[in-house]
Amino acid sequence: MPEIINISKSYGEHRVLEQFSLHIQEGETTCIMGRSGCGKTTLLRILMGLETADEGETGGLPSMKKSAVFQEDRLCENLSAMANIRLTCPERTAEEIRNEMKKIDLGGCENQPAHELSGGMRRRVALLRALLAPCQILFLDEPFKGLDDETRRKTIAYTKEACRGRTVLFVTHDEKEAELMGAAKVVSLDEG
Ligand SMILES: Nc1ncnc2c1ncn2[C@@H]1O[C@H](COP(=O)(O)OP(=O)(O)OP(=O)(O)O)[C@@H](O)[C@H]1O
Repeated sequence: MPEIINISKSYGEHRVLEQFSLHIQEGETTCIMGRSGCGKTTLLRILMGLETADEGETGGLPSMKKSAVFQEDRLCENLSAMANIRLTCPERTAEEIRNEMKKIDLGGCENQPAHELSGGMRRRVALLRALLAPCQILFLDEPFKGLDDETRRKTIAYTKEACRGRTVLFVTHDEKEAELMGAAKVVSLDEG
């Protein structure tokens, strides 16, 4: 059972996380909310093993297979949308991936290089790449950022379904998104 116990992190004199603890429910979506700069991304980076906490424990997490959407899309610019997604799930056929792409209005852009995609398309390619990757825990850092209302609604519905029964940590500023994702638990990082 992944458990975060008394994590603290400072950058110089700036204390970003102070004795933060969280029990992550397996098979459920946990939503982490909080004002800009309160340490949400820092927390995810520690849990992903990309940053070291000054104090505390991340029991169970180091050995779990992880997949993530970062705040940045992190696409390979010269690879097509399809090839970017296949990087994390080479065992899936092109047809399977094409079908998933269509569900979030990415049909028709399979062969376009990432650098030719719009911001919203890039976001959805990055999201799909993370959702289709085999993993034991999924980290979603503001995955719906920059999508228009209708695309966001559709993408949230798709993501919710894709996350069903999986262990997910989802960061957002938006209470409505937390609700639409059906998060089992919503944690405010501001309040500790
Ligand atoms: N590598 C770093 N060096 C110094 N300070 C950092 C570093 N990374 C983050 N910080 C600081 O830590 C604080 C928390 O940043 P973080 O990105 O975790 O916030 P956040 O809650 O994810 O914000 P947002 O919602 O705007 O993405 C900020 O004040 C930021 O400037």
